[in-house]
Amino acid sequence: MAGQEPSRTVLEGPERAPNRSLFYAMGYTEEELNRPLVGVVSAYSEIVPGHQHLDKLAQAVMDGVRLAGGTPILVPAIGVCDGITMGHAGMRYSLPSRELIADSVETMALAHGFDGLVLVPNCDKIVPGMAMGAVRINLPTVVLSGGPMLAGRVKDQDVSLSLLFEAVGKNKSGALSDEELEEMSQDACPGCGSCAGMYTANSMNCLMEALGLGLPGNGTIPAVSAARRRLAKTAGMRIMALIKEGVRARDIVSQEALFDALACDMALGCSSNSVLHLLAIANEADLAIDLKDFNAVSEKVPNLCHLAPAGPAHIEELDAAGGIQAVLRELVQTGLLHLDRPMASGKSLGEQIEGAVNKNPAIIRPFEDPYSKTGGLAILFGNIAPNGAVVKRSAVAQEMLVHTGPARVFDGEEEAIQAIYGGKIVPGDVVVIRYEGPTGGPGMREMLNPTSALAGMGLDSSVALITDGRFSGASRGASVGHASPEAAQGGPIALVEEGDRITLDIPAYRIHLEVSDEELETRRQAWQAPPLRVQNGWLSRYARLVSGADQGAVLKG
Ligand SMILES: CC(C)(O)[C@@H](O)C(=O)O
Ligand SMILES: [Mg+2]
Repeated sequence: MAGQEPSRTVLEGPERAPNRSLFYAMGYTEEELNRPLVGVVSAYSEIVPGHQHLDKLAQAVMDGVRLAGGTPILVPAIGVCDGITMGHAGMRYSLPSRELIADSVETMALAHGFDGLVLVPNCDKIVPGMAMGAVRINLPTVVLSGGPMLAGRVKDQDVSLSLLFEAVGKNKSGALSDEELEEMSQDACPGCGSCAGMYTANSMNCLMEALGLGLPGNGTIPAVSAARRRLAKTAGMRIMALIKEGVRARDIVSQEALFDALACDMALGCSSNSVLHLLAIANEADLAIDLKDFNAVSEKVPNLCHLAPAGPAHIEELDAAGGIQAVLRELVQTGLLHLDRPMASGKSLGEQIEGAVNKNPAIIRPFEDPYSKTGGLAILFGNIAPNGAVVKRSAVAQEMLVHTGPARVFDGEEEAIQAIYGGKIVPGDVVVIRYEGPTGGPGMREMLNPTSALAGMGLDSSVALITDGRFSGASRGASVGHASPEAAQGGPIALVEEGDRITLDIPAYRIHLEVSDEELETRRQAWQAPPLRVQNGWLSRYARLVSGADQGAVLKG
C-alpha cells in the first residue's frame, strides 16, 4: 500500500506496535492490516423501520470491500425515526440529531485513521448528517442507503404513511371509524425501509444519487430487493477504487453537483426538508448556495413527478420507471446539468445517464409534458419572513396558490392541533404556528399532524398554514415552513396577532402580513424574548448554537 493513507499513521512502525496490538485483539490479521481500512458507518438499530435491515446491507458492503481487497471496519451511527417521534416532544431531537451524526462520522473516521468511508444511512436526518460529516473530513466516500419501504395495501389501495396521518384527521371528523383507522395502521407500512413516498428520507436518498455519492439505484431500489444487496456489494467495491484513485467526497460534491441535485429536487418534488439539508451539506463542503438559488433553479426546472403525498404513486413505481437516472436523463434538456462531473460510479454524469430510459411517462412525466413548468419547491419572501420561507408548491391545491385570510395564531404545535381537532379552524383561515423554530422549538419540529389534520378534515383546499417550524415530506397543502427569522429570535412571525390578514402568493414568491410597518414597529418594541423552552441537556446547548433555517439550521462555530 502507498503509505500516505491515514491508516498507515495509525498502524505502521515500531512505535505503533501498541496500536496494532489492539487490532490483533479484535482478530484482525497482519494481512488485513496491510490493506486500506474502510469505515462502514451503519445506522442499524431496532427502533427505526428504515434501519432495521441495515445490518444485512452493511454486511454486504463489507463483503464488497473484501472482494476488492480492503479491510472493512463496522462503526455505528445513531438515527431517529421521524414517524415515531412525530407529534410529541421527541420530535425536538430529530433535526438536532443530524449534527450529532455528522460529528460522530468525523469522530470515528479521524480518530481511527480510516482511509475511506461507506455510509449506510436511510432515514431523514441520517442521510444528510452522514454526508455532512463526510464532506467535512473529505475522505473518499460512497453512500449506500437502506432503500424505500414498499407501499402497503389497504382496501385494494396502495397506501403509505401520509395517508395514515391524514386518516387521523378523517377519524377526528367522524369520516373514518376507530376500527378502520386501526386496520390501516397495521397495513400501511408493510416492512423495512424508508417510508414509501417522496418523503424526506427518500428525497435525500435520491439526492445522494443525483449528487453522485450514491450509485445508480441508491434512491429508489426497494429495501427488500436483492438488487439493493447487490448495490451494497458494489458500493463496497467502488470505495476501494475511489481510495486507489484518490477521489474524495468533495471531488464529487462540487458546486456543479450541488446545483444538479437541486435541479433533480425540483423535478422530483422532494421534501421541503431538502432545503435545510442541501444548505447544511453545502456549508460543510464550503460551497456557495443560498435560498435565492433555489428559486432560480425552480424557475428553470419543470416538476416531473407527483409521488406521495403529491400523488398516489410510491417510490417503487419510480424505480420501475427508470428511477433517478431516468429523471436526470429528462433534465438534460434543461441545459443545466453538468455532464462531465465525476460520480462515485467511476463514470461522469453524462456517461452514467446515457443509456437511462424513462419507462413510464405516467410516473416520470417527459420534459415536454411536465406537471408544471416550475419546480417542486418555492422560497417565499415578505415582511412576515424577510429571510425566506419554504413551500412545496407541487403539493399545494391549485385554488390555494394565492390566498388571503385571517391569522389564527398558536404558540406551539400542541395549541394548534387542539384547535384543528376541535373544529375551531374554518375555511379561509391562515394558521400560524410559531416558537417552533431551530431555537424556539427547539429543534424545529415537523408539523405533520397539523397539516395532515387539515388535509384529512378536508380543509387543505381552503386553509393555509405558516410556521417557523418545518414539515414532513408527507405534508401537503398550502403549508409554508422555515419562516425566518424565527419567532424566538424576534422574527416578525412573533408579531402576528389573531385576525391579522396574511396573503400568500406562491407564483409571485411572496408572503405578506397586511399590517403597516409602523404598527409592526410598535409591536416589536413591546415584544420580549421568552425563556428557552428546554433548559438542560443537549437541546439547550443546541438552541444556543443553532443558526436560522435560512442557513440550514447548522451549528455555529
Ligand atoms: C415520517 C416521515 C414521513 O419520514 C417524515 O418525517 C418526513 O419528513 O418525510
Ligand atoms: Mg422527517
